[in-house]
Amino acid sequence: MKENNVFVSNELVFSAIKESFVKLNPFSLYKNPVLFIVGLGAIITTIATANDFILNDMSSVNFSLQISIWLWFTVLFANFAEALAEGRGKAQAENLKKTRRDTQAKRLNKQSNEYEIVSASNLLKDDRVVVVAGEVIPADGTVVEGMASIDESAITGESAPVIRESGGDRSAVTGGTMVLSDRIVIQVTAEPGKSFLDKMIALVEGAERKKTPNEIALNILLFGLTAVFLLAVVTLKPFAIYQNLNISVVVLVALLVCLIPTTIGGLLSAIGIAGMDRVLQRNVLAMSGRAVEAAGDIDVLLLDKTGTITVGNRMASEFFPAEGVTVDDLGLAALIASTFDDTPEGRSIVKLANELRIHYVTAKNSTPIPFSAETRMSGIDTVSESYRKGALEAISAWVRSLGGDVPKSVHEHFVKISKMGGTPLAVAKGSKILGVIYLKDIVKPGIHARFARIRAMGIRSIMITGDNKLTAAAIAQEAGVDDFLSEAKPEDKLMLIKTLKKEGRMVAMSGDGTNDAPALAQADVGLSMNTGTQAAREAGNMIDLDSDPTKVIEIVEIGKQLLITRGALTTFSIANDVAKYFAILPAMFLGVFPDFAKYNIMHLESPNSAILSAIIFNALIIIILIPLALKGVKYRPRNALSLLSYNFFVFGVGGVIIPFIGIKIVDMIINGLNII
Ligand SMILES: Nc1ncnc2c1ncn2[C@@H]1O[C@H](COP(=O)(O)OP(=O)(O)OP(=O)(O)O)[C@@H](O)[C@H]1O
Ligand SMILES: [K+]
Ligand SMILES: [Mg+2]
Repeated sequence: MKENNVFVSNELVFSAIKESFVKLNPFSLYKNPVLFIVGLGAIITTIATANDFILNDMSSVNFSLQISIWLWFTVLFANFAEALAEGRGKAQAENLKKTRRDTQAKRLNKQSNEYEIVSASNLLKDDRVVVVAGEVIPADGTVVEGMASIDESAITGESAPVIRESGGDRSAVTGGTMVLSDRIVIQVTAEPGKSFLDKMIALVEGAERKKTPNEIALNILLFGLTAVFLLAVVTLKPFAIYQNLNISVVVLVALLVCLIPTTIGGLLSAIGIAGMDRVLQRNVLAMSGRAVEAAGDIDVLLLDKTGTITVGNRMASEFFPAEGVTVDDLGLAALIASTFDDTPEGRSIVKLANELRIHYVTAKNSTPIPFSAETRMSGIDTVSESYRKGALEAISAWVRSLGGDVPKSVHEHFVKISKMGGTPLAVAKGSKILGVIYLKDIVKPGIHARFARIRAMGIRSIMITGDNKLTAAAIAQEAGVDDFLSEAKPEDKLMLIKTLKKEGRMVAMSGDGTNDAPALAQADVGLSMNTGTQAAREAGNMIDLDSDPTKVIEIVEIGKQLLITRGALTTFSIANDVAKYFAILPAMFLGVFPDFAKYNIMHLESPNSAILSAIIFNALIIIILIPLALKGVKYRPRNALSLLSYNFFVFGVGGVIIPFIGIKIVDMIINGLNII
């Protein structure tokens, strides 16, 4: 799903043309009040044409016919814009559907631990399956055993293999992707028919697209304008009769269509769809247009530290024993404490101990104490002793509760490791702290520049981490975030978002862990990493298939661009309509009030050619603006007010001037061709 340089292919244009006719269906048209009115106008003028024909009024037939043709074109052009915007998503959905073929699955029997071959479509939630190298993963799930490299290109378009492993924040796998090496056991997390791939297909197809609150508000405005003009035009008829002026129904319809905001009415949904598509081209799945819009208004960005700002495989790299303790004693305690720790951190401790030739045979009857973000520690209770490792604060509290204390040397190691940006894990055997494990992690390259860019967009970045204050400060400084929150438990992340939202801020959050899920769900824009846990992927309203947390930058730009484009084209459309009004009204009344000639500043040939020119211009402007609606108005980081006044000037003033020039040109052409 990589960026495609060919903006639209011939094939896409062809199917969009076909689709424009399908969309003439009244059940599809009524959703767009402006277009619906134009459609009705097209029908009325078509009937009028037939009527003129029956009455054998040939000069009227010519005019009515041309007006009705151009009204049909107006609706078709708007349908075409929408169909073109939808086209790319549909093409992508077709490709994804090819991925969704039925595969075989090796379902584990829970008792015997043997597997039987079943069809993937028969897998239920919580079933466990074995997948080995060369096989396609049959369903969405969480890796519960083992580690493997996986080819996710079927979904992400990215050919570099990714690692998925049990225990940590990289445990989620997607049905349809392929295992390249090793063997993993997966617990199925999706009911049949509700897989990630199914959801993705529905999303890119646009089947689940709902109007966003902004779109609804704008639609109400457009509907209101349409109603007002409808009233104005209808009341023109009695006025004309009173003035002894014969204004035909065709002219009234034409005047109405010129006045109502057809340009934005025709392009509105294309703008929204194109915005979502642009997000998709960046390999981000947006669950709703609302999320994309919200991104345009973001003013605070929250990010998880580990795996988001840092590379994220926090690896044990050294043991720092307390005074009077040997490295081997500390290493052994750390190893015992990690016996059942299935997190990447835990496994890296076992590896480090083994490298130092420290070994341990698991004692019988021991109780594992799994890691939790709440307790910030993990360990084991053997028959004779309790072992714990974790954040120093948590371990300190634990040993104190048993009558122990924190040695000075441990505190010194803690400070030293933290200041390097590492995560210090204290290790306790009973009430005694034996030392500290250095978990090393590095800041992702290039991230500093990304945060500078985020700041230039007027967005404040806050890093949130379960780690201690010193480590957080060191990483925050190196990465260049504006602020940080340390020692954060899942509910602290959630609280921070709630507080910020109460202050009226729009909050984006990117994260990957199960402990990020509540916050991801609460944020206005919750960007989940595709590599993250299943819980995180379900919680957010966007998923980054590339798992790049700073992708928020691009998403915000696209969101802003969407809002700007919609605003600019609305301004343009309304300015246009005002101008058209002044362009054709003098010509219309020329026949009755010769005085109006002095208002006919464009010197349009005749009332009929003035009206037809305005209708032709009104239809063509939709086609002309399609590329702008699809590509979006260019966004450059600058302050909101200057951006607003700039766009108002360009699209407002431009919108007033262009119809005068455009209608004059069309008028010259149709008179040159002598078709009226
Ligand atoms: N396997 C583990 N066993 C014991 N303690 C751990 C383990 N992993 C992490 N910790 C401790 O728990 C703290 C919180 O870890 P956690 O991974 O939940 O942080 P977080 O909230 O996800 O934020 P971040 O991922 O940015 O650090 C860590 O700083 C560390 O001190
Ligand atoms: K119009
Ligand atoms: Mg984490």
